[in-house]
Amino acid sequence: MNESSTETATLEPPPPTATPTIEIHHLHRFFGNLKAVNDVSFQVHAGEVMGFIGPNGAGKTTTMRILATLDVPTAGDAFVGGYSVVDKPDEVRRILGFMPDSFGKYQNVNVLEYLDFFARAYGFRGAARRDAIERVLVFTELRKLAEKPIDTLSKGMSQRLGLGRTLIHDPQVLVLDEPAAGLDPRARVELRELILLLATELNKTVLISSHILTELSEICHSAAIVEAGQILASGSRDAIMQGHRRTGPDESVELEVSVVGEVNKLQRWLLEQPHVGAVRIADKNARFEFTGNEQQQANLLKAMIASDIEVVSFQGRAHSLEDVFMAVTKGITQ
Ligand SMILES: Nc1ncnc2c1ncn2[C@@H]1O[C@H](COP(=O)(O)OP(=O)(O)OP(=O)(O)O)[C@@H](O)[C@H]1O
Repeated sequence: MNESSTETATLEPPPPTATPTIEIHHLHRFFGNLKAVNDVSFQVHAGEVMGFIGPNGAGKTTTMRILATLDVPTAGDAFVGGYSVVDKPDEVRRILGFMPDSFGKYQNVNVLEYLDFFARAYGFRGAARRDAIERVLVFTELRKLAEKPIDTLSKGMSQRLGLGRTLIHDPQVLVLDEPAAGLDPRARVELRELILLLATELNKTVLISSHILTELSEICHSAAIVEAGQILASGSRDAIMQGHRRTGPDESVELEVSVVGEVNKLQRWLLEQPHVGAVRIADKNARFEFTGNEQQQANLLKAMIASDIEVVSFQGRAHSLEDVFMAVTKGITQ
């Protein structure tokens, strides 16, 4: 493992590898009548951070626990590094690190002792154990806190320690359940940098869940959107956006226009124009859905100026992962 760097890792998707490191095949997990995971399939490749995004109760933790061999599917299977979680759980555990959404805050244990405990549990002895702990302390930048009792750590440092514990056996695959939950903005950015480094510099495969989209939209190369146990969309960010966007002559974009002076005049004018959907006004600008091609957008701008509307800016706003999430999920809970 390398030392953490201050360079910002990129969100360029990694070159595709032949075999995905995580392959989930028609996974089902029922609790009585409740279909917590209901035919979930997706893949994640080495060097990729995939966001597993869905509202509370969507089935993210249940899917992740099965990947981590802490639970077994009702039907279907999942493969980690080619090993079935059902048939080869020991092999899966060797190459996978699972960070649960909450973990024990033991008393009278400092950071070093905590990591040492997990290094021993993974079977590291002597110099190999010291090296494993040192690698994690350097990567997570927790060295200066080595002597600090873990129940006195801030939330951000505590999450770093949780990530460090997950990294102690240097797993190829990381499954992180809501690691950014409750972090302040700085701690979130720092955690994001660490996770991106793991994927882009160290070629690890990362599956990371959240029900808060903004936590993940800046970190993931790809995403699987889940609701009520079912995948609603999955793939690279671009593929998800593309799949959601209408194509061809009737492509729909959100346009934002800022003006000098009366924004209500712009609103009234827009409502009379073809191709314009619901108009929302804020301060000096209007946002609206426009269904038409680029030429029709250009015509709209020309007509706007010809109508004495003093335009300061006129721009299209790309659909974000958040827009897709809101569009494909229905707010279903079980
Ligand atoms: N052991 C269990 N027995 C019964 N029901 C369960 C069990 N584990 C999970 N569930 C139910 O399965 C559904 C999916 O839960 P899961 O924890 O996987 O969702 P999640 O997407 O991780 O949501 P959250 O963000 O709230 O943790 C929920 O309705 C939950 O109550």
